[in-house]
Amino acid sequence: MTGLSQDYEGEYPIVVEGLRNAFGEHVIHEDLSLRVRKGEVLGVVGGSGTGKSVLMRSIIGLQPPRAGRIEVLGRDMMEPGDSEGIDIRSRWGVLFQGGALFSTLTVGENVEVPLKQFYPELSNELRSEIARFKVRLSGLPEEAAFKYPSELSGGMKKRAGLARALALDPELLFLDEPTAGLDPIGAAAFDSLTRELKETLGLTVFLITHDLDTLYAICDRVAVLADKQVIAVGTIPELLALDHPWIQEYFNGPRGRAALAAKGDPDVEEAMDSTGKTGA
Ligand SMILES: Nc1ncnc2c1ncn2[C@@H]1O[C@H](COP(=O)(O)OP(=O)(O)OP(=O)(O)O)[C@@H](O)[C@H]1O
Repeated sequence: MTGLSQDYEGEYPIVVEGLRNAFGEHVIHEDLSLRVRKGEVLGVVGGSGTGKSVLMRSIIGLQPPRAGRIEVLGRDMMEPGDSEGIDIRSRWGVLFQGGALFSTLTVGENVEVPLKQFYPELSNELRSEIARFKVRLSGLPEEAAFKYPSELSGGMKKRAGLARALALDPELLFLDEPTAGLDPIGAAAFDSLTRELKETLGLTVFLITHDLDTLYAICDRVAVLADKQVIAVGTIPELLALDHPWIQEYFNGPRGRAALAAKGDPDVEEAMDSTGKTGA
């Protein structure tokens, strides 16, 4: 039932070139380019309001850009849909900030929404069985499928949102600040779950975060948004070698150093030392 037969074979399932986004006179992105590699967890960071969520919304077609090119899984997103192929929207899952669950539906019914939309031919029984499986896959007990979002803790809501994002066995997973508002233990558990799902399901993950621990724990590369563009993409040691003030302040500041100390990555420590900054 998934896009398995159409799995993307190219190197970059997400390609953005020359993107321009603006609201009225307020320009958010100008000539922004980014390539996401197949199978990676790409962390997307940047100051508040730099346009991380707008970028994600443009990639998934919710925010049509003023200019530029966006290609997802080999499909030009600026072109009208091809009714014969599998609907491109069924090949990604999205966890929006705050979970965006329907409050009047149970968790299981929330997970069933995309199944109903894209696979209306499924029987009620099979659909509900798939939903319960996705709930368990997201680390929730199966009984959570019968609860309403208001009955769940913040961490459980995130997992419920994740279950819905995984409903259609996506190739791409978009996560917008998944650990925001979680306590450190809950955040670390969510990070491990994301990494585990990525490895076992072969997902490519576009992950917006402010959480330095998440970057160290699960991201293969990090893209930095500043000055209306992606100013750098690379591993954390590669980013540390750059002289951009925001990058240095972010990774080499006290919080960046604390996150590194918790992770204890010798490659990053060496890169930090070679910058000669104490960050204190
Ligand atoms: N629909 C909209 N209409 C007008 N302005 C918008 C709209 N959506 C976003 N913006 C503006 O675009 C800018 C970027 O917003 P966005 O939510 O992408 O930032 P962000 O980098 O994700 O920030 P944060 O880290 O705080 O979540 C902000 O100035 C925001 O006010």
